[in-house]
Amino acid sequence: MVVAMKQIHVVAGVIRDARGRILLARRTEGRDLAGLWEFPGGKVEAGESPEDALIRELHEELGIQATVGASLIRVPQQYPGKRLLLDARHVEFDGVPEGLDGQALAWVPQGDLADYPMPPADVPVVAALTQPDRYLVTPAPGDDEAWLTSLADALAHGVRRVQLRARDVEARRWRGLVARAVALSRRVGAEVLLNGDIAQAREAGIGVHLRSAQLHDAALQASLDDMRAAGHAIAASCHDAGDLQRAEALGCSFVVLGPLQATASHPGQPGIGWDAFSGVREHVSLPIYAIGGLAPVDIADARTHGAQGIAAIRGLWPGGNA
Ligand SMILES: Nc1nc2c([nH]c(=O)n2[C@@H]2O[C@H](COP(=O)(O)OP(=O)(O)OP(=O)(O)O)[C@@H](O)[C@H]2O)c(=O)[nH]1
Ligand SMILES: [Mg+2]
Repeated sequence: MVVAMKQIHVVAGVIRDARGRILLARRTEGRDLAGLWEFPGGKVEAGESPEDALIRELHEELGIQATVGASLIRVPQQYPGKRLLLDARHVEFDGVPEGLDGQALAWVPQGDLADYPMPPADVPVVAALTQPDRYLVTPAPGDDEAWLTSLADALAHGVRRVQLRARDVEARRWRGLVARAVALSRRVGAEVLLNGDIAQAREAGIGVHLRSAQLHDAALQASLDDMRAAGHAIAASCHDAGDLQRAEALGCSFVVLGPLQATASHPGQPGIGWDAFSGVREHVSLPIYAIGGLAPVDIADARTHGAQGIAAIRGLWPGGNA
């Protein structure tokens, strides 16, 4: 009989100084994951609320008086021999943080967080702080100008990560649309990826979003190495733990997992639901967008279950019509 390991609830604080830099602490020698940087915090004790646990830990470890604010993300993560729930909260504080356990401290500008080696569970936490919480997937273009106007509208409403996707659009027309969509997105600093076509993505100077079947196609390895060497992002669509592990091994910077709910575009395909989503996400440390019948109102739920946010066609396309 397989007995599920008990999940250890750990609360950690996202602590900022007046300049917006974030406090990291270095795990001391002799503990697990020694030498790695972490968000200060620790385990919730029996009978303790997560808020009280975080206040206690930050007082013990840093000597500060904390006020616990909003939740950032809750990341379920498996380590060898242990299951963790890393529950990251925004924190305000009084006092001057000091490394009372002898741990080194660093105030890190948000954009430099990726330079600090951290435990696997922290990768989604850093992504939640620094990367978009929504990922627009474009619907197939009917009228080209209307499609571009809707894209511009979505960008004006704050979309900053876009996957250009169209099936059955003639190659020359699609090339033209991609070029114009890239120009619109660049103007506002949004990141663009192209669905499926590695060569075309390379040519357009953008990232590629792999279909799940492509994850398992060894013949693509060389062209993906080339994408990575050129500094272009690789993302992927995943349906199960096997896909996620493959995407992580390929060096994907983020993925989409679903369908979360049954959708009109995939009738008869049941959604996996949030609990199964959390269960699958434990096995990798990639940022994962949930997809399938979701909209911006679902982002808080997504974060509670360890997702980076939501990916959507209808839910993020102006007017909601594909
Ligand atoms: N505080 C904290 N712990 C983290 C982070 N990421 C991460 O994987 N962990 C893991 O969460 C677990 C609990 O952390 P901890 O060692 O700080 O627990 P604690 O303060 O209660 O102290 P303890 O060592 O006396 O039990 C450890 O296995 C640690 O490796 C993080 O960002 N912050
Ligand atoms: Mg601790």
